[in-house]
Amino acid sequence: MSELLEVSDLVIEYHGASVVRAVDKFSMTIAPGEVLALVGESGCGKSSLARAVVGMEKPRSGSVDYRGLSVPFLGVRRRRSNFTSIQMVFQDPNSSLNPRVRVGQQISEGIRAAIERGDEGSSPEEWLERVGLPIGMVSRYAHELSGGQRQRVAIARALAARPDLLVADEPISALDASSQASVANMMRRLALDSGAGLLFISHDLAIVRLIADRTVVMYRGRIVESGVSDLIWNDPAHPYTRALISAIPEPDGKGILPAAPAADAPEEWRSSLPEALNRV
Ligand SMILES: Nc1ncnc2c1ncn2[C@@H]1O[C@H](COP(=O)(O)OP(=O)(O)OP(=O)(O)O)[C@@H](O)[C@H]1O
Repeated sequence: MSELLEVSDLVIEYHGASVVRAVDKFSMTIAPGEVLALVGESGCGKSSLARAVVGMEKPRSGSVDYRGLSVPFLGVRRRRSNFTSIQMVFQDPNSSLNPRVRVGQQISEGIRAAIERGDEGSSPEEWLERVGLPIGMVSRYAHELSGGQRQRVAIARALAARPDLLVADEPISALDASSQASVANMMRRLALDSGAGLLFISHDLAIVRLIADRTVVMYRGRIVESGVSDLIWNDPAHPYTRALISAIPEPDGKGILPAAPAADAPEEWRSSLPEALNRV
């Protein structure tokens, strides 16, 4: 199968008082119809990589190819209108929704982008139904919705554009725990219904395991482990992956408490992981 997305030896640096290398010689591929998860703790470089994939971040070196062509650096504004076959869902839905435009119109923007690329078109109401929202929400504004409803609208808007590749950066972190798995599943189903590839970024291996075909584990800008999601979950090869898994909160009857990090994890992972993983 030819690749939809190919990231090769990607390096992203931020130059301020000091140089931060956020992504360090990172390579991965996504095929059409594949769900790839990228997991890792806060600050490991996931968002920097996602932004580079959609043309919002300029690589220092390496390449990001989409359907065999280099993804141009478009910055934040131009990306939205020029490159609609790759869509992005952000952790904070407010960064992709316009507070002054009704929900229906915002989803229509996505539908228009799809029509411009030859799609036969759909209605905002259909998309609201697909993401589990009442169709009456077409006439609402974003501030009249809950955070979870806003994120569903952002997902509807992105999917209405019928992307070939959907990049979702922590799309379920802002949702309440009870709806995280169902929204993640919905994203998988809707992306695959359209034949799209999905890059699903999360720090939650338990949910990733449910929806991703393959999982890439990232630590300090690099890949420490990658493979079939179930294998990574059941038989993690790298101590960092084991630390991530053992730090997943477990119900203990009294509430949700973090489990102890893996015994063989280096001290820096053991101290930083529970805090990072409990950000939700
Ligand atoms: N604009 C920027 N300028 C300077 N440093 C940055 C910038 N954006 C990110 N960084 C740094 O790059 C590193 C990777 O950040 P990035 O946001 O990609 O990580 P992340 O894994 O997505 O984290 P989170 O899960 O908290 O969003 C961090 O050390 C961060 O502080």
